[in-house]
Amino acid sequence: MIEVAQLTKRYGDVRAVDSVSFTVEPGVVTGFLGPNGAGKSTTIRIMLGLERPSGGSVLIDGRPYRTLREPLRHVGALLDPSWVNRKQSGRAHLRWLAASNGIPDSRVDEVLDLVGLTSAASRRTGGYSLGMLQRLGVANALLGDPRYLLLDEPSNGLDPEGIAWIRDLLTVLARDGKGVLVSSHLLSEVSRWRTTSW
Ligand SMILES: Nc1ncnc2c1ncn2[C@@H]1O[C@H](COP(=O)(O)OP(=O)(O)OP(=O)(O)O)[C@@H](O)[C@H]1O
Repeated sequence: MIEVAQLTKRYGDVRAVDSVSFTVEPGVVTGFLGPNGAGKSTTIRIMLGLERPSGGSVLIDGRPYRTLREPLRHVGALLDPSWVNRKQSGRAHLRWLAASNGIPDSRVDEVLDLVGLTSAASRRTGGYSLGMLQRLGVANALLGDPRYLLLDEPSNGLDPEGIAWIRDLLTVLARDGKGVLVSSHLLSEVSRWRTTSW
């Protein structure tokens, strides 16, 4: 289980996250609902050890993210897709990530297939639509076959077919025992899941 307890983050006078507590449990999709600027992305970045909280704690199966060995095998994340190198192909990007995390190369084609990007895998990501970048981000999150998935606004840029696809995928992942956190500013996106909001 991931346990977020009394998490707070201040940037100067701005309270980006204010004493937030929730859990992410294996086998369950948890919807993380809040309006733009409510602090969802900041919370997820803190859960991944990318930022330090001003207060509170995050434990992943009892341990802070920074102490996990092979973290991609524990937690996979979809964040803002702008960090992808636009000169690389989708496959090259995933192969680089796999190689640098001790994940077998064969897993790359598996996850490309899972997200429906096989036919576009050799193209530079600079030519990808926002929806394709989201799919690549989901492939990225799934690469280490992690126990937990933290997906920040995964429906952004997806067309209705893509939105239905991500819902089905999350259902299957939870059925397989994964704990999934999915953030959105839209109630309609998370109302089907167990929901935490503020
Ligand atoms: N590095 C930063 N420095 C200063 N303020 C920040 C920083 N990161 C986030 N904030 C502020 O913290 C608040 C929460 O931002 P955050 O991006 O976490 O919200 P969000 O719920 O993910 O919003 P959105 O749905 O628009 O992505 C906002 O007021 C934002 O301006």
